[in-house]
Amino acid sequence: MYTLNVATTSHQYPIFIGSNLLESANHLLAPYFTNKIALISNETVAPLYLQQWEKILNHSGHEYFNIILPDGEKYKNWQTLNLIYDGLMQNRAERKTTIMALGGGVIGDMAGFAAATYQRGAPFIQIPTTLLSQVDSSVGGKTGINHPMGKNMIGAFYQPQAVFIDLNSLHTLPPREFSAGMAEVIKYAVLGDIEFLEWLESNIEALINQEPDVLAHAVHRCCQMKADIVAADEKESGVRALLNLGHTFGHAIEAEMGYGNWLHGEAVAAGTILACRLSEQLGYLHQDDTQRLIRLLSQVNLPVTPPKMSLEAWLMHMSHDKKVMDGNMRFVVLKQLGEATITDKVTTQNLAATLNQYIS
Ligand SMILES: NC(=O)c1ccc[n+]([C@@H]2O[C@H](COP(=O)([O-])OP(=O)(O)OC[C@H]3O[C@@H](n4cnc5c(N)ncnc54)[C@H](O)[C@@H]3O)[C@@H](O)[C@H]2O)c1
Ligand SMILES: O=C(O)C(=O)C[C@@H](O)[C@H](O)[C@H](O)COP(=O)(O)O
Ligand SMILES: [Zn+2]
Repeated sequence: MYTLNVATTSHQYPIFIGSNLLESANHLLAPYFTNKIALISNETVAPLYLQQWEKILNHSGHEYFNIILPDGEKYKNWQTLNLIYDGLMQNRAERKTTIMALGGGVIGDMAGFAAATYQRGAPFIQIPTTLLSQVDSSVGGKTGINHPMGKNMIGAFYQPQAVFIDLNSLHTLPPREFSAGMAEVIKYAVLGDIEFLEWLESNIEALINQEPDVLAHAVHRCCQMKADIVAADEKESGVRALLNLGHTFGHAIEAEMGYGNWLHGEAVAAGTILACRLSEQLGYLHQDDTQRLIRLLSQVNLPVTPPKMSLEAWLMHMSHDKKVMDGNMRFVVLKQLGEATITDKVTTQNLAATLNQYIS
C-alpha cells in the first residue's frame, strides 16, 4: 500500500492507494468518518460496491444513508446536483455529515461540489472507482458541473478529507473506460516526466492487463505528480494549468458532440495530439514526437484524431475555456515530450493550420 500526502494551502489530506484496500477501510478512514455519512453513488456503481461500504459503516457503527444518481456525463448538471441536495435535506444531513463519493469522476465532481456548497461546506471523502478518477479527478479539489455551453463551468475548488483508492475496483471497469483513464495517465508523463513516458511505453501491455505492481506504480506516479502540482498552485494561477494539456481541444469536442458521446479521456487523447500539432506549429515539437505519442495512445485504443466540427464551433468552445485571460486564449503546448508550458502566443493562423483537417 502507498500513502501520499497532499499539502495545499487550504488543507492537507492523505491519498491511500492499494489492492484489497477495502479490508483496511475502517482503520484508514476512521479519523475522517463523522457521526453521519452520506454515500453518493450511481445506478451502475452502487450495485457493485455500495453493499461493501454499507458493511464497513455498519461494522464501525456509523449512521449512513444513500443517494443514488443516474449514470453518465450527460447528468453532470444542475438537475442531478439538486437530487444530491434533496437527499441531504430529506435525510437531515448536518454541516458535519461526511459526503462520500463512490464512483468515477462524474460522481466525484458532483458530490464534491455538493459538499463545497451544502451548508457552505461539509466534509467529503473521495472513493474513486475508475482509472481516470483514481489518477486524476479525485485529487486536487476541482469540483463542479457542466453547462450546456462548456465543461465544468460551474464549480468550486474544495479539497477532500481523504482519497481512498482501491485498485481492485478496476476489475469491473469496462475496457473503454480503462482506456479513457489511460489518456490522463499518458498526459501526466507527457506534460512533466519523460522517464515515466518511457516506462509506460515499456509496460503498456502489463498495464492494460492490470498487473498489480505495474498498475499501482502508474496510479501512484500520477497521484504524486498531481499532489506536487496542486500543492504548488491549488487554484490554478500558474503551474496547475499544465494539467489542462489537451483539454482546450478536448472540452470543445465533449461539448460539441454532446456530453457523454465522447468520453472525457477520449476527447483528451485526441486533444493531446492537437496540442502536439500546435506545438509543432510553434516550432517546439518534432513530428516524430507526435507520432511516438500517437503510437502509445493507439496501443490503448484511444482516438488520435478529433471529429470534424465547424471552425465556429471549435472557436466558440475554446473561447469559453477557463484559461482564457483578458479575452486571450491560452494553450498548453509541449516544448518537448515531458515538458509542457502555457502560451498566449497562438495566432489564428496557427489554430487554422492545426485544425485544418478537422473542420467541417
Ligand atoms: N476534478 C478533476 O480534477 C477532474 C479530472 C479529470 C476528469 N474530471 C471529470 O471526470 C469525469 C470523467 O470521469 P470518469 O472517466 O471516471 O467517468 P464516469 O464517472 O462517467 O465513469 C465512467 C463509467 O464507469 C462506470 N463505473 C465507475 N466505476 C466503475 C467500476 N469500478 N466498475 C464498472 N463501472 C464503473 C460509471 O458508472 C460510468 O458509467 C468528467 O466529467 C471529467 O470532466 C475531473
Ligand atoms: O486538476 C486539474 O487542474 C486538471 O486540469 C485536471 C483535468 O484532467 C480535469 O479534466 C479538469 O477537470 C479540467 O479542469 P477545467 O478547469 O479545465 O475544467
Ligand atoms: Zn481531464
